[in-house]
Amino acid sequence: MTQPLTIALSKGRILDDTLPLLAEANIHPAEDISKSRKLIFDTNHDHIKLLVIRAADVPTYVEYGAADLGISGKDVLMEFNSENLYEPLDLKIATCRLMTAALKGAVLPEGRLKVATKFVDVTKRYFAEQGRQIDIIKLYGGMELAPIVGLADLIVDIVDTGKTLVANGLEPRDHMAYISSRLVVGKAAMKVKHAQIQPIIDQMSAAVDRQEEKRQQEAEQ
Ligand SMILES: Nc1ncnc2c1ncn2[C@@H]1O[C@H](COP(=O)(O)OP(=O)(O)OP(=O)(O)O)[C@@H](O)[C@H]1O
Ligand SMILES: O=P(O)(O)OC[C@H]1O[C@H](OP(=O)(O)OP(=O)(O)O)[C@H](O)[C@@H]1O
Repeated sequence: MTQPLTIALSKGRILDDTLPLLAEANIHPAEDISKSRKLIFDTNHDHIKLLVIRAADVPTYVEYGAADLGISGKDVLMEFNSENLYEPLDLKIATCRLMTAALKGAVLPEGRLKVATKFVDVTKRYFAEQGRQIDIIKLYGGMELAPIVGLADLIVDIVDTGKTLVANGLEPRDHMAYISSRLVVGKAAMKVKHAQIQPIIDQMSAAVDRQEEKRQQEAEQ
C-alpha cells in the first residue's frame, strides 16, 4: 500500500527555488502556493502533501514526524543541530555564506566580544572552538545595525552579494560555513517509509544535477 507522505517546504526565498526542483521531480502543488494563504497543499500525487511553513520551523516538523521530508537552509539545520534528521541531498539553491562581520576597519577588543546574531548556538560553538570568550546578543533580523549603534562588536549573519554589509559600513571577516538548502528526512520516517522516500530523493537528486548543468551552460554563454 502507498503510505501518505508529507513534505515541509520553507516559505520565503527558498520556496521560489524549491518549486522548480519539485516540478522536475514531478511533484506539482494542486494550486498556486504563492497566491494562497493555505499552509497545506495537495499535489498531483494522491499520497503526497506539501506544508508551507516558516523556514526555521521545518526541522521541528520533520523531527516530530509531522512531516516526513523537509527543505531547509543549512544555517537553520546547523542551529537546530538534531541527531534525528538525515540530510541526504544538497539542493544547491539559496546559496550564501555564514560569516562574521564588523564595522569597516574596526579593531576588535582583546577581551570578551559582543556578538549579535540569530544563530546563537552556531555562534557559541564557533567561538568556543576558537577559545574566544563572547557575550551573545540575540536578535531576530537586521543584525547589521548592531555594530553601528554600539550594541555589538561583531555580527554573525548570512552574506550573499555582500551589499547589505557595504550599505551599512560593515566588512566581512571570517567565513564560517557554506550555506545552501538541503533535503532532510526524519530518521524514523526513513525507516518506515523508505520505499516511498528513496525515489523522491533520487528524482530530486537528478533534478539538482539537471539544474546545475543548465546553470553551467548559461554561465558559459
Ligand atoms: N541573502 C540571501 N541569499 C541567499 N540565501 C539566503 C539569503 N538570506 C537567507 N538565505 C537562505 O534562505 C533561508 C531563508 O531566508 P528567508 O530570508 O526567506 O527567511 P528568514 O528571514 O530567515 O525567515 P523568516 O522570514 O521566516 O523570519 C535562510 O535560512 C538561508 O538559508
Ligand atoms: O549579502 P546580501 O546579498 O546583501 O544578503 C544578505 C542579507 O540577506 C539576509 O537578509 P534578508 O534579506 O533575508 O532579510 P531578513 O534577515 O530581515 O529576513 C541576511 O540576513 C542579510 O541581511
